Amino acid sequence: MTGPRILLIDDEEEMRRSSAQALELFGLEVDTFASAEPVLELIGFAFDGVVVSDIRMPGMDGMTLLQRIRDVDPEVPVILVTGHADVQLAVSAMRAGVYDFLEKPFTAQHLAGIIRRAMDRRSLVLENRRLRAVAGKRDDIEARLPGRTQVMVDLRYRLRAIGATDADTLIIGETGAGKEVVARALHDISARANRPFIAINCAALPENLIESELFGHEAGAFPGALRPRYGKFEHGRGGTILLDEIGSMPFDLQAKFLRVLQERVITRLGSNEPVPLDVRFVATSKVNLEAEVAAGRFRADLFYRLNVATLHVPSLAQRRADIPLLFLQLVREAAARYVRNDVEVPPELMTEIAGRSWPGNVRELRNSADRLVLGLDTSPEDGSPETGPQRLADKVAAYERGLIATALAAHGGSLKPVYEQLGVSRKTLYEKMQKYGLDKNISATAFQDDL
Ligand SMILES: Nc1ncnc2c1ncn2[C@@H]1O[C@H](COP(=O)(O)OP(=O)(O)OP(=O)(O)O)[C@@H](O)[C@H]1O
Repeated sequence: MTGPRILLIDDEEEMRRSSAQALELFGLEVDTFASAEPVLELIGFAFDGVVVSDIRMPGMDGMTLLQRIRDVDPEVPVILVTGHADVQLAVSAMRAGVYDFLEKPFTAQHLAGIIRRAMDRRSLVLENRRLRAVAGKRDDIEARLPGRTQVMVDLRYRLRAIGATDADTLIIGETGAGKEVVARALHDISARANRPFIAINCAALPENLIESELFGHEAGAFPGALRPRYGKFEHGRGGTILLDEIGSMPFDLQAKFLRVLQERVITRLGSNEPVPLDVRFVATSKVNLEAEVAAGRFRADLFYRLNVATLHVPSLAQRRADIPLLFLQLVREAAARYVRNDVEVPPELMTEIAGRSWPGNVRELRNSADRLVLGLDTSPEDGSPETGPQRLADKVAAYERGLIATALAAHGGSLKPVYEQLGVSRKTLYEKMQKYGLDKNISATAFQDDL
């Protein structure tokens, strides 16, 4: 993050030069601009500074600039300057949330005083946001990512360190290890905590719609685009965007996404006008992206750009000592969810759980905890058929899982025919796959015990 900045905009060169010089005499360093447009690109939720702008300018005027800045972050102080005593304008500016409104002529000392107060105020806002985000979240991280093994201690340490920055982050880990949990924790401890968190599953976006889903479009950008629409990137303004399974992003799109990462602007489909984008990107991958790069499926430049702040989420195999405690916690959570308070974990079961291999990681462990609480066999999904008495809901769930697994296997990894065949929405299918720990590439033999 950069230090405090003063951005001064005036279309008259002489005014810019003399104001900047005068403010420097008061110890204030100023960046000057002849128009408002480039300033917008510098404004973000983490912007640490103040904007001073003339009102009347060709191109974007000061009032529009004020509104555009307030769309990004209403707490960036904007000071407007006018050469014409105009009460109506002053009232509109106050209503629009201007920090202060100055009429020429004024002394540099007067302006410097206002700027200093505005800078103090901005620092306070940023500090408050940071404290609010961190306070109460420290213990929360341990609760969300429990574990006493060194790999988990390291993960929490790095998570907090990266959470205090605004760096784009890559999260690597096996399926079900908790990458999304880590991404949410990162958002919640960051200065962006009270802004949106948008999760996008790159593997789930239909290829023909992916660009308009992410970038949005103008009316008429393609047949059926009747109205302009924000894309998911713009919906995340000020917040965090999680790109789940970045390795599945189509190759062509990777180049466009790299440009977004580097230039922090997006261009909606059907438009030529780039729009500034203030978000933090977090990407996850369960595959080794270096191997994907070597195989020519993932762009090397995008990989290097992403691989700066990296978090490795350990698999359960890398932290076996955490399994018993984690299992007990998941059983407690499941008991609360299913409103059961009579659940016990027999010691023999605990020994068995601790010794078993968990290729599906925490997700699989959590499914076993759920099954225990529901009175079902705790074997992994591909284990022995269920025995003993079952509640109707459990039988229905097992049947539903079987139907989805069959349909998935029949369509070899492509989801559209699956949700169409089952008559559910894409979202519902995803939720159910998640719930039952099913992968779209399930093989026909992996689930035969379920039916
Ligand atoms: N440390 C943890 N404590 C409790 N639950 C966890 C933990 N880590 C993950 N989970 C649970 O395990 C499941 C899988 O987690 P998550 O979706 O974050 O994994 P993932 O690594 O993103 O998986 P995938 O790569 O398959 O999308 C979720 O239900 C999540 O709530």
